[in-house]
Amino acid sequence: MNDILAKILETKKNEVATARQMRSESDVLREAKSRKDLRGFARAIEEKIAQGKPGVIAEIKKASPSKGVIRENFNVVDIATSYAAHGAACLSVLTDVTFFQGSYDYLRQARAACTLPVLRKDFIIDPYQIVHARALGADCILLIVAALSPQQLREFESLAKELGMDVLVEVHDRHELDIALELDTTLLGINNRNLRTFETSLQNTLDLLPAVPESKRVVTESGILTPDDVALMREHQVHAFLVGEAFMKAPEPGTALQELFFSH
Ligand SMILES: O=C(O)c1ccccc1NCC(=O)[C@H](O)[C@H](O)COP(=O)(O)O
Repeated sequence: MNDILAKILETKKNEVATARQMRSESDVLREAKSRKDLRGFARAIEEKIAQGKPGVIAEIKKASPSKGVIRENFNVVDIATSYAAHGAACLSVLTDVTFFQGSYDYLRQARAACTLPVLRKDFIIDPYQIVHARALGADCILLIVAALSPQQLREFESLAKELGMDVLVEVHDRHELDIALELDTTLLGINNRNLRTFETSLQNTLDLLPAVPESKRVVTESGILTPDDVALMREHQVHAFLVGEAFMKAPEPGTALQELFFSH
C-alpha cells in the first residue's frame, strides 16, 4: 500500500517544529488575535445554496501526490481573481510545501486578491498550525479525521472556534463519519479520494449520505470533473463542492468553474 498519508503526517512534524523555531507560538497567537478581518466561510456556502446555486470551494493547488504537477503557469492572484469573478463561494489554498508545492504566501496572496473566505488546506496535526492559519488570514481550517484522534479533533475544533474560524471536517468512510458526527461543526467534507490508495469514486459520497444528519452541510470533495458529476450530486441534495484538479488543469480556472457549475 502506498501510504502517502503516513509520509505526509511524518513530514508535517518536522515542518511544524521548524515553523515554531522561526516564530514563537505566542508571537503567532498575538498576530492571529489582532486580525479583525474574518470572512464567514460556512456562511458564504450557505448564501450560495440559499440562492439555489452550488456552494463551490475552488481550490488553488499547483501539484498533488496523485497527479504530480497539475499547473505549470501558476499565478495565485490571477487564479483567485478568476474564481471570484465566476461564482466561487470560497477558496481553498494548499499551504503544504513538500507534497503539494503550496506556500503560506499563496494563502496571503489569494486572500488579498479578492473578498472570498479562504480555507487553509493542509494536514493539521498541531495547534500551532491553527493559530498560524488565522495569522496568515485563513477563515477556515481542515481537520482530517484519518489524521487525528477524537480528542485532538475536539481540541482543534475548539481552538479554531476561539479564533473565529470555521472548520471543515473531512471523512472518507463510515467509521470516520461516526467520529466526525461527535463534533459541533456543520461542514462535513466527504472525500471521494482514498488518501492512502488514491482511488477516487463519487459513489463514496452517495454511500455515506444516508448516515449524515440533516443538520450537517455535506461538501463532496475530490474527483468532480464533469457537469454530469455535479448533476448527480445535486440530485442527491449535495450542493457544496470542493474542486481542484478540474480547474487547475484548465487554461482559465474561473471559466472552467463557470462551465462545470453554471452552464447547464
Ligand atoms: O490530491 C491528492 O493526490 C491527495 C493525496 C493525498 C492526500 C490528499 C490529496 N488531495 C487533497 C484533496 O482532498 C483534494 O485536493 C481536493 O479534495 C480536491 O480534489 P480534486 O478536485 O480531485 O483535485
